[in-house]
Parts: sequence; structure tokens; C-alpha cells
Amino acid sequence: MTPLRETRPAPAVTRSLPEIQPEAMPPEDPASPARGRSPMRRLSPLRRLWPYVLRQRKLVAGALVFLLLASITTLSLPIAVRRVVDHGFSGGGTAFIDTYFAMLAVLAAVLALASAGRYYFVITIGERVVADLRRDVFAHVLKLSPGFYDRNLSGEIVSRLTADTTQIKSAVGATASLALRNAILFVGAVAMMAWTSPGLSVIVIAAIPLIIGPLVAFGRSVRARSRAAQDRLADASAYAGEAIAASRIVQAFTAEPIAAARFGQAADEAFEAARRSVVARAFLTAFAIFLITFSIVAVLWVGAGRVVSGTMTAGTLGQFLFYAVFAASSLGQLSEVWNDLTAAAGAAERLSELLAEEPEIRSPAAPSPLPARALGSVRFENVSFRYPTGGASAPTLESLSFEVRPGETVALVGPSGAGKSTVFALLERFYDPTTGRILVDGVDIRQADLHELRRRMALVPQEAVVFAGTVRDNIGFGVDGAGADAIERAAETAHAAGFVRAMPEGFETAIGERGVTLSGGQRQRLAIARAVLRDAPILLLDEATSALDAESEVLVQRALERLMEGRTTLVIAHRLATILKADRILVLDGGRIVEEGTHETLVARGGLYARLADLQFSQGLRPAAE
Ligand SMILES: Nc1ncnc2c1ncn2[C@@H]1O[C@H](COP(=O)(O)OP(=O)(O)OP(=O)(O)O)[C@@H](O)[C@H]1O
Repeated sequence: MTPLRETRPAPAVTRSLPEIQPEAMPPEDPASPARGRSPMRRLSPLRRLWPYVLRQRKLVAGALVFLLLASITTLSLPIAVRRVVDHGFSGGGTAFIDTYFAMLAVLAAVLALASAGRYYFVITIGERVVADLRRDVFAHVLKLSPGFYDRNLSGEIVSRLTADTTQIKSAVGATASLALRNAILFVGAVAMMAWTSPGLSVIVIAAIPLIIGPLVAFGRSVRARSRAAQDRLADASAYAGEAIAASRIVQAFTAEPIAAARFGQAADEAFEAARRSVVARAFLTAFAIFLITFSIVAVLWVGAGRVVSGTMTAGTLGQFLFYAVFAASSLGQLSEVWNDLTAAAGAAERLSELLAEEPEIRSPAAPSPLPARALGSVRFENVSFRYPTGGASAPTLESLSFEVRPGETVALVGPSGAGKSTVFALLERFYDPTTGRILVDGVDIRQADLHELRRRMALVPQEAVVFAGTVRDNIGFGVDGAGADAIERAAETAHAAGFVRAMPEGFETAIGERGVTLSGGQRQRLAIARAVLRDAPILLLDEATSALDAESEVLVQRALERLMEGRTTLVIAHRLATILKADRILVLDGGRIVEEGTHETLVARGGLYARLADLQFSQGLRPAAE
């Protein structure tokens, strides 16, 4: 799949009927397969939505019933008008008029009810379909491998999940119903025109291609301008999203004026692009209104002549005019609805691309079972690896071979960029090695069930990831259906229970987005509690480099020690305390293991480790943690 950035979703369009709204058209991407397609084929991605719509059979049936009822009621109004004009005004008496107006009042009530019913059913279908679609797309996206997220911007994916589905919601709901209603009305009105006066209907029908042809041609140029406006808007929104998420950094660097100016410029460009597209649209609207009104005036002109010459009654002319107005307005709305439908088809196509994306890493069809009693052994055999996005650069890991025995603690040490985090990424099977293999409990991880494998590991990342939610949700995150007791015990073990209980609502306290209401040490202890609860035999610990105050540091250190008890631990170590406690140290440089041993043997050897230890651990490290 091409990176999502290249197929940026169109923002949701709010619109008011019955203006002509080419903005709602899909972006005309030069690389898009939609370009140059026949009009009907452009709608074909909407077929993907069928299964979702069909699941709502009862709602669809309700919508159709009310849709038909509303259309029939609308189409019968002009007949009543003709009878009132022809009979009521020419001596039929007030009783006749009363009957007809009473009937008209009933028709109005039926029309109102049918319209309300149609609105309810149709909008509900749209909402339901989009909720199902969002759920499916999100569940699918979550399964995609990290390689996918390396290639695509998360903001773009979220935008597909929200903006594109919103566009589909309006298409499946309001737009589809408008399209159906107007199609029925148009066909009905044309048929009734032909029935009312075949001669006059020729004039109107002859005008139709004259109206549609130029509208389609005009629409194309408007669409290109709208696309430009949408792109500028997407740029502005993307920048705003980044700046808001990093508001503290913006303020810390007193960069508010720079950020505001940059957004302001993007907003102005979006305005200018939108204005250009509105100018084109204004011409288009003027053109359409003139042609439609002119053809009605022409009908009235010819019809008036016939009424004067006595070949047509005034009521028939009135009836015909009503149908002509119905036909013209439904045609106008259809052209607009068409734009919305093609926009929704574009959105459906982008979502289909996302749904078609297969996870690169997945369980084999017949996985080899991992031993029922987990041992916690890890073995890298001649593993080399290059990131898929790494191009022709040197491999990130080269011929890496090492073993970690059950219960052992091994520290990974090395300069920045040496490949330490990559070792973790391969062990979690976020990527597969280019050559070589990795064994966990004696099973090649490529042959094991992916969830089974990952369940044997608990990861404590350097930057503790905390979600907006309660403390309980955050600790319980790693274990489906974890009980309240287990969560609280995990918090005790991780030395987190104290500060959690001191919070206003204890474990039910909501912690803000990314845990902004917590201190660094508290966030880390929550992440440790999460790993404790997971109770996995293998612990992957990426030690935090950020400085904590001495007290927090001691608490975090203690929490980690309790977590490591009885588990195999691979730790990316930044603290001397951790390194001294490790059974073994692997020194990585440029993706290779260059030294291996204990702190003492490695210092005595006087190689890379000794230099790192001298530079980093003697000066920068904080033995206070002990
Ligand atoms: N997702 C990725 N896509 C492409 N290249 C990556 C990716 N992640 C890391 N790299 C590259 O792989 C190399 C090793 O990175 P890695 O994060 O494993 O190093 P590290 O030893 O953990 O460094 P640090 O101590 O700074 O975290 C680096 O050159 C980095 O640029």
C-alpha cells in the first residue's frame, strides 16, 4: 500500500441544501485509481458498505416504506391543486373547496409523518453502519505490525478512522436517502408531466441534458480547486494537532508566536484555496439556477399561450408546473447528492485500503506449542536484522548470538544506536530477523503463536506509557479481566499503592491524557505494576535514563527488584546498580556483541565497556539508587 499520507482523506463536509457543493467531491489525486473512471465505477467502493447495511434489514425496510410513502404523497399534491383550480374556483362551491383543502391538510400530515419516519430510519442506519465500520477498522489497525506504523503517520490513520467514516456516515444516512427520494421524485415527476401534458413535457425533457452537460464539465474544474483547499486544510490541521499535543514544549521554548504564525499562514492558505473554489462554485450555481428557472419560465410561457387559446385548463398548467418544479429541484439535489456519494466512495476506498492491509507479522497456520510450563529461556542464533525502512544502510543487528538461561539477568549495554532496543523489538516479534532465528523456551518464535509468545513477556519501557483512564484501568491493561485484588496487590509490589491510595479516588482516580497528572516516578511505578500483574516469565526492562529524585529512584529500584525476582530478565541498563546486579553483561556496538562478561572482568579488560563505564557510569550514573 502506498503510504497513507499520499492519499490524505478529505475532511468531512457540512453542507446546506440545495446549493451546489463541489467541495464534497473526492480529491482528484493524480495517482488515484479513481481518476478517469466512469462515473458509476467511481461509486463502486461503496459496495464494500453493503454487508454493513444489509445487517440492518429492519431499519432498511422501515426507511423504504416511509421513503415511498413520502414520495407518493408529494406527487399527489399537484393533482389536488389542479382540481381545486379547475373546479373549486369555477363554481364548485365552498363545500368542494373545503373537502379538497381538508384532504390537502391530511396529505400534509402524512407527508410530515412519512418524512419524520424516513429521517429516523435513515439516520439510524448511517450511525449504526459507521459505528460498526469504525469498530472493525480500529480492531484491524491494531493488529497491523509496527512496520506499518513506521511507514505511515498515526495522525493519518486516525484521520481515516474519524474523517473518512464521518463522510461515509452522511452518505449512508442522509445522502443515500436524499438520492433515493430525489430519484423517485424525479422519475415520478417526469412520468406525471408526460401524463399531464406530453407536449409541454418535451420542452422540459429537452432542457435536461442542456443543464446536466455543462454542470458536469464545470464541476471538474471546481473539483480540482476544492482538492487544493482540502490539502491546505489538512496541512493546517496536522500542524495544529502536533502543536497542541506538544503545548508544553511550545511554551517552554516561548515558541507560541512562531507556532501561531505558522498555523495562521496555513489557515490563510486554506482560506485562499477555498475562496478560489467558492468563486467557481458561485458561477456554477448561477448557471444552474438560470437554466432551471429559464426552462420553467419557458414552460409557463408556452403553457400560458395554451390556456389563453383554450387548449389547456389553468389547473392542468398549474399541475404541470408543480411537477416541473419537482423534477427540476430533484435533479438539482441529485447532482449535489452525486458529489457527496463520490466523496463517500473516495472515503470508502481509503478505508478499504486500510482493511486490505495485512499484518506482516502473524501466527503460523499451525503453531508449535510452547512448553506448558514456561521456563523463560531466550536464545538468539546468528541473528541479523535490517529495518524494512532502513534502505541500503548497514544492518542494525549483525550475527547476534547469545543465550539467557531461565532466571538469569542479562544487561545490554552500549552506545546510543547500538541496537539494544532492536533486540527487544525482535524478541517481542514486532519484526522478523533477516537471517538467523530466535528461540523462546526452545521454540523458534516464528513457529509459535504470537499471542502465546507475547504473553510470556512483560515489557517495561523507558518512557512509561499511561493511558487516559483510571489507575485501575492502567494497571489492569495487560491482563484481560484482572480482579480488583490482583490489581491492588500488583500496585503494592510495585510500591505504587501508597501514592495511589493518597489520590482523591484511589484506584478509581482518572489520570489525564498520557498520565500528565502523575510524576515521572509514579508513572514508572504504574508501568511496573502493570508488568507485575502480567506475571510473565520473561521480563524486558528498558531502564529509564531520566533522572528521578532520590526517593522516587529508590522506590522504583525496589519495585524493579521485586519484579525481577524469579524471572528471566533482559535489561537495557543505564544504572551502575543494575549492571552490578546482572549475572552477565552483553556489550553491543554497531549491532554486534563486542564484549561479554561481568562488570569486573569487563573493566579489567579495558575495552569499550571500560571506556563507557568510565565515562558514563562513574560520572553520570547515580549510585544513589542502591
Ligand atoms: N523503526 C525503525 N525504523 C528504522 N530504523 C530504526 C527504527 N528503530 C531504530 N532504528 C535504527 O536502528 C538503529 C538501532 O536503534 P536502537 O533503538 O535499537 O538503538 P539503541 O541501542 O536502543 O539506542 P538508544 O540507547 O539510543 O535507545 C539506529 O540506527 C536507529 O536509527
